[in-house]
Amino acid sequence: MTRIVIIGGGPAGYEAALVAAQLGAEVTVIERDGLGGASVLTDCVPSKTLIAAAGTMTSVRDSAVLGLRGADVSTVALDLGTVNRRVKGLAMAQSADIRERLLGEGVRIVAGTARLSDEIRGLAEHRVEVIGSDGAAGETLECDVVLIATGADPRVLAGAEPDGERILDWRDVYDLDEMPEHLVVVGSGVTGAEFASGYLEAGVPVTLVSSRDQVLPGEDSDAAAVVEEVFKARGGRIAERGRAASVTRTEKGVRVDLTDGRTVEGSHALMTVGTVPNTAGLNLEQCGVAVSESGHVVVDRVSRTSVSGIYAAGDVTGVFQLASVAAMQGRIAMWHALGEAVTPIRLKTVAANVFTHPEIATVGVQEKSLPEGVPLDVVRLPLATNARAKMSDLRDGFVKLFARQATGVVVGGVVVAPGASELILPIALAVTKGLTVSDLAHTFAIYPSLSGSITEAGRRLMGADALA
Ligand SMILES: Cc1cc2nc3c(=O)[nH]c(=O)nc-3n(C[C@H](O)[C@H](O)[C@H](O)COP(=O)(O)OP(=O)(O)OC[C@H]3O[C@@H](n4cnc5c(N)ncnc54)[C@H](O)[C@@H]3O)c2cc1C
Ligand SMILES: NC(=O)c1ccc[n+]([C@@H]2O[C@H](COP(=O)([O-])OP(=O)(O)OC[C@H]3O[C@@H](n4cnc5c(N)ncnc54)[C@H](O)[C@@H]3O)[C@@H](O)[C@H]2O)c1
Repeated sequence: MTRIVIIGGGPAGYEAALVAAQLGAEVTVIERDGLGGASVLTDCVPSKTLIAAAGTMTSVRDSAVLGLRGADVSTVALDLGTVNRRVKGLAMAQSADIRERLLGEGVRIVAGTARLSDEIRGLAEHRVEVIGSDGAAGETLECDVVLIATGADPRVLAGAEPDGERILDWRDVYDLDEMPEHLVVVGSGVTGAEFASGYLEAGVPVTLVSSRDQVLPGEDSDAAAVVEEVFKARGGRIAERGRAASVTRTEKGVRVDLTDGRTVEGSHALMTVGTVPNTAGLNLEQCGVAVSESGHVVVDRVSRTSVSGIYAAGDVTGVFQLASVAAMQGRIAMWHALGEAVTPIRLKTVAANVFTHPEIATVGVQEKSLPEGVPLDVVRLPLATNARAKMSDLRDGFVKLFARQATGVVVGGVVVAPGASELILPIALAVTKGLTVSDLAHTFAIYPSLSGSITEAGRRLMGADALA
């Protein structure tokens, strides 16, 4: 029986464990903090739960235009204590579900911090040591395959170290007793944009310190522009092209000093300036596991590292930091290690979503990464032209579709809308399966529905389908 040790119990680790157990391997997961990993306990699940509450509050507040009346519709507010308890409760419950599922599949779970301890390089067998929470060395496991799935932690900016009270990282916010009076969010990547949008929706005045010309520099520019406009229209402020040099406590709150001499004051600062891969203490160098300049473990498309029998998956590899990608990398590693037929990961088919208001969902080819001169047809349909959107008073957003000029094959898309995370699936399916604009155009969409804009976008591009 193949003996597999998985270091880290986040989406990369636990999904890999499920596949390996299903294939009959002897599986041990070593986890430091709790099953589900940062994804379930502190990052993805908690932030989306907070955003769900804030978004509902905004929907209620905005509903007067639909004809809703009631004394307090425009003044409803969030009870932070209830929200925080719900966030933590859901995270713990999901973590318990994952634990249960793994135990049910016969996976052994060991609490502790793991490190590789191969004494000689190049052997077919590997060794993993467990350190208990008291720092004492525990058991050493011998195995045929190791999966490194240790994730990433918040990057700390020197001079702006979180103190858990006023200077926060995104894992601290669920311990606040009161809503910030004025939140300064430093960093306008996906994490910063989501929290800035979420807190603004929750009624908190927010200033977003954005070091770039536009927030969400990695996203479609039209999409980022819509999110920025909506944020400003709701009263959010953006310190454009502002790079934080330091964050300090003041009598009333915090002061963020920018590198160009400007300052931004607020009651709290939320640091969202990126992540660092969790590789410290793993003994990677000693075991010959190659890491990149950024500190990520180098892997190929079937999650192999530079050492035979040692695989890596998830945020520690820096390949698209998404729970869905982490999980797929983990599964692929196990299929490969256990001799199953395996398709290397196809990053061009990854769907991603930014949970701002409105949401931005993307899949496949994007305008920003398109090499010059590639013959693609593009259509962009504003949400405001969609009948269902008009009924719900949704004005901000669009559907964008990219298709190959010669064949009409759909190669990418962007949806900007409330619930874009649900609407992107037909485009993701088209990109994954090589469907054409004509396939989309001939698909029945419900009338009226937001997804009708996707089939309509297909019809607009049908002229490009020369082979139809
Ligand atoms: C605020 C925020 C929101 C996000 N929202 C989304 C989202 O909506 N959708 C999405 O797809 N992605 C989202 N992400 C990204 C997603 O959370 C990550 O891509 C995902 O957590 C990666 O999974 P992982 O298994 O690689 O690592 P993790 O989830 O970080 O799990 C790694 C685990 O390994 C453990 N560990 C580390 N070192 C050791 C060791 N030496 N020994 C034992 N255990 C160890 C850690 O304790 C941790 O539990 C978000 C990220 C952030 C920061
Ligand atoms: N919905 C989701 O799927 C989701 C949500 C959150 C995060 N994530 C993923 O997690 C990863 C990390 O995202 P992130 O947003 O935390 O990090 P990031 O690295 O993507 O963005 C950090 C931003 O902070 C800026 N920055 C750095 N130093 C700064 C300074 N001193 N002052 C001002 N700005 C500064 C950077 O220019 C960058 O734009 C990403 O891959 C992201 O896709 C995904």
